[in-house]
Amino acid sequence: MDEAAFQARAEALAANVADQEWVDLSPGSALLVPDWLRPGEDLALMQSLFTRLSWEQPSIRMFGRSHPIPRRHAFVADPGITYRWSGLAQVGQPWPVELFRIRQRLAKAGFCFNSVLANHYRGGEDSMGWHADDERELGDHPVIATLSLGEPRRLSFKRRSGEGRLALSLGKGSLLLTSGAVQHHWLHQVAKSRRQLGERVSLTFRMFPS
Ligand SMILES: O=C(O)CCC(=O)C(=O)O
Ligand SMILES: [Fe+2]
Repeated sequence: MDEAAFQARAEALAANVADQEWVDLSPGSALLVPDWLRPGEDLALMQSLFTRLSWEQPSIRMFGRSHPIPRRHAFVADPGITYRWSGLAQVGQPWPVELFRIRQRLAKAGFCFNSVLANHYRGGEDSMGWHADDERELGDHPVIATLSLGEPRRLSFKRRSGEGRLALSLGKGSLLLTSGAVQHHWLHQVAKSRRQLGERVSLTFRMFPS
């Protein structure tokens, strides 16, 4: 889905929701829908995913040393998809029905995905460092949909070259759609927080083109 197709589909989605915010991440763009899930739907989904998915906290090598990632994660995908990043090779788990329904809901809005990386931040000390989701396996236009459950967390962006920073608060039940150019031109992170924070799960839907 190139930038023009992303824009058209995101505009159509935006026209069907009460509240939405366009985020300028030029040359890419992003749409934030604060209340994409119904009230209470997010907690029910989070609780069921805790038992339905097999969560892990692997170690990755950084600067020559091995560190456990500061969060837990689970990768769900159609058969045959393996996600390789930071030296990990994640084979997809099968789709729990609750997650499959979300995927179908996104597909109905024109956003098709065949996998989702779920991240579990147990509290403020859990985080995700600066990165972009631009692995070659995700194709030329790595559109990502992020659905947030539980505690709101700040997602920060910084431009890869030159000036430009921005942060969004991703609250429970919110949906963030980012176009492919966002991954090519910006980095993002979920920084640690010194505040006492509750649990959050982010569901980052991705498409591995065949
Ligand atoms: O938790 C988030 O909102 C960000 C997750 C993320 O960047 C990722 O899974 O690649
Ligand atoms: Fe990411």
